[in-house]
Amino acid sequence: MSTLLQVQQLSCTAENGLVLFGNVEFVVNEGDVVVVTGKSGSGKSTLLKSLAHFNLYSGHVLYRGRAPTSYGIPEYRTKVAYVPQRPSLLPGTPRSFLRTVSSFKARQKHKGPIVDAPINVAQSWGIDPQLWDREWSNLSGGEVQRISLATGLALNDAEVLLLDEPTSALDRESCLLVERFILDNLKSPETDLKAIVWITHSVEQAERVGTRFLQVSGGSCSEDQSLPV
Ligand SMILES: Nc1ncnc2c1ncn2[C@@H]1O[C@H](COP(=O)(O)OP(=O)(O)OP(=O)(O)O)[C@@H](O)[C@H]1O
Repeated sequence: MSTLLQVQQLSCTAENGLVLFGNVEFVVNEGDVVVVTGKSGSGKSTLLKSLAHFNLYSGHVLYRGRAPTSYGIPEYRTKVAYVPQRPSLLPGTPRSFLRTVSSFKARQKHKGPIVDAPINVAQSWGIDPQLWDREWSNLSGGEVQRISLATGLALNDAEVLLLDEPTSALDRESCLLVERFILDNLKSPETDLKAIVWITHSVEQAERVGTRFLQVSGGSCSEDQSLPV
């Protein structure tokens, strides 16, 4: 079982000087679904953004034993991909976003331009293909979530997906459908996906998807053998 991410002495301070978490240490191994829980505002998104190298932090995040900068940050972010909680802040339409992402040089090194894969994945989750031409700001929260997630999954570049409350706006039926798809992708030898770090506020979801459990609380992040109650 190979280690994909090593997090060493990771610390992050908010703009007001509050230490969100300090000296966080954990590893993410192949096959893991690491569920991250904790109260609102405890620093879960900040932790994931640090893993994706979007935040200033101190300490080290190593991917396959090397620092993100050694890959080049765009390349690193195709391999350790963050799917944000609120992508609706993006300008334009999902289709224009897809075109932009598909043209990134870091992607093209690995595979050709994406064609219909994300649109097909999202359609299997009930997203009409016409919605890809609507402005992000005019889509519902659940539509935005499914489109963003379908893009992250169907690009099929990432070995580690960092999912920030990926189903929080979905009804139960859609949520279960999406969860099943993600877990099937993780197990499939035909995808590059090898591990997931997954923030959720749902205890039921954490139980369904998690293989390991991290809790962010009071400035630290600890691993529990089972789901914290
Ligand atoms: N860009 C920023 N500038 C200043 N403060 C920020 C910024 N981003 C986050 N914070 C603050 O850092 C703290 C942690 O935020 P974060 O989004 O990581 O929490 P969270 O645990 O993911 O919360 P939630 O469960 O509500 O999504 C919060 O108090 C938040 O207001």
